[in-house]
Amino acid sequence: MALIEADAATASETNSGIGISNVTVVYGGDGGVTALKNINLQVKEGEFVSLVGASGCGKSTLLKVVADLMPPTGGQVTVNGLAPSALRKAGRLGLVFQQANLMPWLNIRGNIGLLKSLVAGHGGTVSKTGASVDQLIDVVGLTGFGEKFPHQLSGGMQQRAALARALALDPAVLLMDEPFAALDEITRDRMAFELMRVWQQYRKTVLFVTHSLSEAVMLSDRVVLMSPRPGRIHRIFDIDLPRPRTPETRLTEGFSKLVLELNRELYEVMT
Ligand SMILES: Nc1ncnc2c1ncn2[C@@H]1O[C@H](COP(=O)(O)OP(=O)(O)OP(=O)(O)O)[C@@H](O)[C@H]1O
Repeated sequence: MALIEADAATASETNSGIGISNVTVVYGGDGGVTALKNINLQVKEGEFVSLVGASGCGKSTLLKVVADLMPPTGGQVTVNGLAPSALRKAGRLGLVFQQANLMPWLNIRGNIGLLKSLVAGHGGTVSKTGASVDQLIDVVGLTGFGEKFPHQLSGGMQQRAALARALALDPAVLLMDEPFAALDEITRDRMAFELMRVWQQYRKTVLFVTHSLSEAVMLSDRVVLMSPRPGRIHRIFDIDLPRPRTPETRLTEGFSKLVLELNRELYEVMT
């Protein structure tokens, strides 16, 4: 089936969410590394789904395929019914990685607005429903820091700016690959709650890669446990903990049980 490549900025939200059908990725051609094998996953619009699993099980590869950073060897991905390439061209994929990768010569306001102006400059249609740069600065807790430069901000603040930059595009989906992994534990913990607060506000569809099982349980509606060699979906856990989740959620029996079960199963697939 040929996917529509145009008009992603105004695409109807039918077939909304992320559809991953039979995705296989082989690095290096025939006889190479099969990083993913027949992955099938539907992420509903507004859902927060995390990918967890042992190192090398293909989490980042799957995120890259959805982000149109690499094509799958086989299978198909759709975002709101469209090819990811169409969404990327329209500037409607929000990406956040481990490193904030802010432009050192631009202040925070300039960094947050940068992609938006680049997309517009390349003839893309920037969605008009997105929040303004100033609103986003407030939303991510950087009020008063808009004129500062990246080197004047802590790692956590830089990641807040990276999140605001992704949200500035009013993305159809937020794709996050270990966004807090480079932060110290206290900041990381705080950022997870900040992300939940922002997510509650915008209800973006999120695909989130993490090594932390407790982070995945705290944030997600569902956690996808992957198994390695070749990367497959081993089991999907429904996280039915009530929202909004708070630091106290961690003290509940339901939370501990889910983390324990995930841990147990993770060790099982690794052995
Ligand atoms: N560019 C590449 N060329 C060849 N093999 C690769 C390439 N990138 C990843 N791989 C291999 O594909 C498999 C999946 O890698 P991927 O980085 O997606 O896993 P991951 O679960 O994200 O790992 P980690 O948790 O360590 O980041 C691994 O075996 C990895 O060595």
